[in-house]
Amino acid sequence: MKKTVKVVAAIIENSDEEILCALRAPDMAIPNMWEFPGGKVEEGEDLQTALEREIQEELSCEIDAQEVFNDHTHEYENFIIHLIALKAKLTKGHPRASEHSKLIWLSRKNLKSLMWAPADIPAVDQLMDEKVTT
Ligand SMILES: Nc1nc2c([nH]c(=O)n2[C@H]2C[C@H](O)[C@@H](COP(=O)(O)OP(=O)(O)OP(=O)(O)O)O2)c(=O)[nH]1
Repeated sequence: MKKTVKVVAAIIENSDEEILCALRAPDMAIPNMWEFPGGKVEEGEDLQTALEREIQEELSCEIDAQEVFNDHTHEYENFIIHLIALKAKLTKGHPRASEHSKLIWLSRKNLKSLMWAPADIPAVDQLMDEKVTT
């Protein structure tokens, strides 16, 4: 039976209404695909605490994790991911990549120009629908 992993991911928006997008490195699982930064929820951890910990570890900055924005389960070839995307606000420092190959800020309308990890597509679609620019 495939293992299910519970993963939290941060949707961080800057003052220009751009969203932080992170490119997974070639040596990571699901390599060379874009994602919302985050990681696995540990046993007994609440979603917000897990996300704040992961962002501190991966991006060396602090966030305030907020409400759940999108909750989606996706089946990969080798495992099942329960991906929970939470809105988050930067509270201290600026994101710096240590594990990712690249970080970029992108406006909602341009999000689809990236090659997203398949599990992230519903969250990307919901973000693009959230604010329709004229
Ligand atoms: N963080 C994150 N992981 C995602 C997203 N979409 C997606 O399919 N994944 C997959 C990639 C990985 O297989 C898994 C999360 O693993 P991870 O490597 O980011 O988490 P972690 O830091 O806790 O992992 P580890 O080093 O402890 O193994 O979920 C996403 O938007 N964010």
